[in-house]
Amino acid sequence: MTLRARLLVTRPGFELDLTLEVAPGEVVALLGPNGAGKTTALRALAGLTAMTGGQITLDGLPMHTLAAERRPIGMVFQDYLLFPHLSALDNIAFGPRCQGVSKAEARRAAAALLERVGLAGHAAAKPRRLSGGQAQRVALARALAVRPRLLLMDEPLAALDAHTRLEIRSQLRRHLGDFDGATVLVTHDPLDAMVLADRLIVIENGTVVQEGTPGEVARRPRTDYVARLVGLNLYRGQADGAQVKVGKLLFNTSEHLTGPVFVAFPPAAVALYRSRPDGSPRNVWQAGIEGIERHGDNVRVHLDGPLTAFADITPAAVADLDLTPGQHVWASVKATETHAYPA
Ligand SMILES: Nc1ncnc2c1ncn2[C@@H]1O[C@H](COP(=O)(O)OP(=O)(O)OP(=O)(O)O)[C@@H](O)[C@H]1O
Repeated sequence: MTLRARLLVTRPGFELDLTLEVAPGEVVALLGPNGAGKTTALRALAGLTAMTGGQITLDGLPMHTLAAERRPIGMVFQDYLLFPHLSALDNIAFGPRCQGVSKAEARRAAAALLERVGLAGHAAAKPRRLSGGQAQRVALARALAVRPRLLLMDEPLAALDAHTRLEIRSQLRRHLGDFDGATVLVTHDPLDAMVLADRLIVIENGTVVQEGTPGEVARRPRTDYVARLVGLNLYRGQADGAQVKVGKLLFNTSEHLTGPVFVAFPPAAVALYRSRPDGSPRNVWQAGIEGIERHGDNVRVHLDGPLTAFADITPAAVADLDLTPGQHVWASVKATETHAYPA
């Protein structure tokens, strides 16, 4: 089932214009900052938000002309929206029943789905008796019960604590692998997107700013938002061979390019010194320390000056260098860790 859509939604102060194509069995994640339009896009696909233009086809057949309840979709919401008065089994059987499937058959299918998500023993449980992870799995089973051709998921793991999330994420990945329809999921979380999706579509201000496999997007971010998401320092510059001019600085990079490029390097590749370092082919600049914060086992130093950059260094290095906000330091990054690609 190939999904092809152009989603147009206009609101005062906001415009969504998104072109989307999802192949059978493919999982596409819509990623973007708050207010980018991810949920609006998902709701437009579901028929819950009216479009001001565009079209949606599933295997060539128009879907945007159908009312929400007639669209061949399954939906998993962030807070699951399970019916509180129905058992897990009846929550799952509800959709097929609405499609006219007999009660016995709907319950048989629901039981098989419960088994598939590892909850065969919880058929009679009401949603309030289920843990977050169990409720998430019931919500997924309910979405799949209507045999959807398109599965839509809005922040499907956001309500879970970190530990459960880890477990449910890998289970969800397996279930999505078994699903032969198209899947579109919305997430804030880069890890969810990287693990679950075959392809990422990054939206900012209602339009696509970057698209590609998780690896492509992570290696070559094209906006500040994506760079922060994947933890890279990112700049625009002008390349002339292995050298790239970024503002007033000249960077030596591993690549040979000409014209407008992006330059990226990880915070962990940035070393800090109290006095100007010399030696090996390094890019060196003087920076001010804007802030210092814990970052996992390391310390993230926010640098300003000619470049805004992050440097990840060890707590020992912070102590050795006696770093404090407001100070000036020398920052350096090796040419071999500085990557350029066409902008
Ligand atoms: N029901 C609504 N009525 C009017 N404006 C809305 C409505 N829902 C969202 N908006 C606005 O539309 C824009 C897109 O919102 P949307 O919820 O789609 O973004 P999002 O990317 O899903 O953000 P978040 O990650 O915060 O959920 C925002 O400017 C938002 O304020």
